Amino acid sequence: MSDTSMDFIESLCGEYRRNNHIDPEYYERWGVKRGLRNADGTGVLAGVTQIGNVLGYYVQDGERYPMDGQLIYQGIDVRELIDGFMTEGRFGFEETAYLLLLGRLPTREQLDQFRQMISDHQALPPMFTEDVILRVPSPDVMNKLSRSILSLYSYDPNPDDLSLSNQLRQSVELIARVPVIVAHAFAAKRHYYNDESLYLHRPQPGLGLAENFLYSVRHDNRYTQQEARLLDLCLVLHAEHGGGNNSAFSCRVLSSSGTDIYSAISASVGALKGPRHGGANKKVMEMFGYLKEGVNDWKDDDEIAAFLARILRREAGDGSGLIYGMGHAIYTLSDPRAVLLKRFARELAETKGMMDQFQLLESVERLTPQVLRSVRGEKKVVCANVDLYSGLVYQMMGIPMELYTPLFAAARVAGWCAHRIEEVTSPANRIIRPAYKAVAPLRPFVPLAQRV
Ligand SMILES: CC(=O)SCCNC(=O)CCNC(=O)[C@H](O)C(C)(C)COP(=O)(O)OP(=O)(O)OC[C@H]1O[C@@H](n2cnc3c(N)ncnc32)[C@H](O)[C@@H]1OP(=O)(O)O
Ligand SMILES: O=C([O-])CC(=O)C(=O)O
Repeated sequence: MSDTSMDFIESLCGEYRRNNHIDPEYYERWGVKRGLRNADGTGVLAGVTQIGNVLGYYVQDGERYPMDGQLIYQGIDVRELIDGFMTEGRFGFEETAYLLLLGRLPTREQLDQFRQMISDHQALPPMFTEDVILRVPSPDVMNKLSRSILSLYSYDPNPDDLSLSNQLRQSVELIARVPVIVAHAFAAKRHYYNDESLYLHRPQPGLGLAENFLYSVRHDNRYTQQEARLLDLCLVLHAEHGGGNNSAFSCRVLSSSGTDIYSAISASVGALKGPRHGGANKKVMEMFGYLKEGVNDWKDDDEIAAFLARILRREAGDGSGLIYGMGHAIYTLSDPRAVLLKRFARELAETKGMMDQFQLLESVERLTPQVLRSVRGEKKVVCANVDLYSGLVYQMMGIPMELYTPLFAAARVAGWCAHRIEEVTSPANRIIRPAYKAVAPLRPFVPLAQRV
């Protein structure tokens, strides 16, 4: 845009601010449930689901009490699910996707068939990479992913059919293809924005989703079984989080209008990209970079706490005032995913000689609640969320930062598809349409010649 146009835009900002201020007092006056939260911080009840359940507190005599977090997929505690497939020496992501979509653990035969079906559908449609990914590359893999999912509509012979079988077919294709789109979008980003060589690997038949992902993003296709199993666990941990999280709810909002699956899932990707949602995993590592530079003695709690206080005062970090990876809408004492990821991070750090980094991040977890209390007067119990340790785990596995949030999407697409199908097939389905209190006073139209 030209300088003149930008000057005009700057002047329009003043115009906008003069005409569009909404008094924060209105929210109280009209009883607005900001962020769709009730006065006690619980979420406004917006639906019924059997796909996922997130427990972070209990209510007794109308009071909310903190508790250790629990994450349930279709009635099964995610920790039990993980223990189950690990004890039996299997990869777990495909099994988890089956559970989320179909509502029951698969039999051996069903699992074999489901895995085969995912493997058979990983290849992208002919010329898709050339026409959709390489022709208009993006510096941001999440942005490219969202646009690519929307483009899949054009390659689907039956995109608008809302029948169950068609949507299951579309869901399986999406779960299979998202990791491949991510790998190719990342290759394009490296090539066009970082001046690196372009390599595009085709998914290999017979490999599971986690293995294929590592195979595709590494230029030499090499990975260890230990890495693939750890990535598979991370995918399972990120696959679902109830109907109310921002990206699943976006999916449900769009789906309630009767729109196609590609529109709904691409919107979810857009929501997940946000730094207050899944985008926080990348932001944590950026913040960690500032912290490592800004703190001289990584063992000095006072120095670390002072730096965290500067982040909250917007004097350090990205200026948002947020300590990424900390806090959650539901969890209070602990996020079960963060507990597991922390364990993986510690184990990897020990083997890679990176305990100093692990301990610095652990100090962020330990010190943030007291810093939030002293700087903001925040009384809510705050714990580490899933995004605090995932980036460090990925970094120690040699996975580049640009892929952290896309990996989250590659896992969560299973949960989104399950919510999409539940929303569309539910007999109680109704278009989601909350209210906004309009506060602009009515005024007459002024003819152009009379305006000042
Ligand atoms: C996959 C996921 O989406 S997990 C979440 C990933 N996001 C992050 O890590 C970003 C940092 N954390 C946050 O922004 C928040 O804790 C969220 C978005 C996760 C939850 O938000 P909410 O449910 O609104 O949090 P909550 O009700 O506990 O917030 C209370 C207050 O504490 C503040 N707060 C909560 N966590 C943080 C934090 N990590 N850093 C700074 N302030 C925080 C909130 O901004 C809010 O302040 P306000 O009352 O002045 O608006
Ligand atoms: O539940 C939420 O609000 C956010 C979250 O942790 C997730 O979606 O994984």
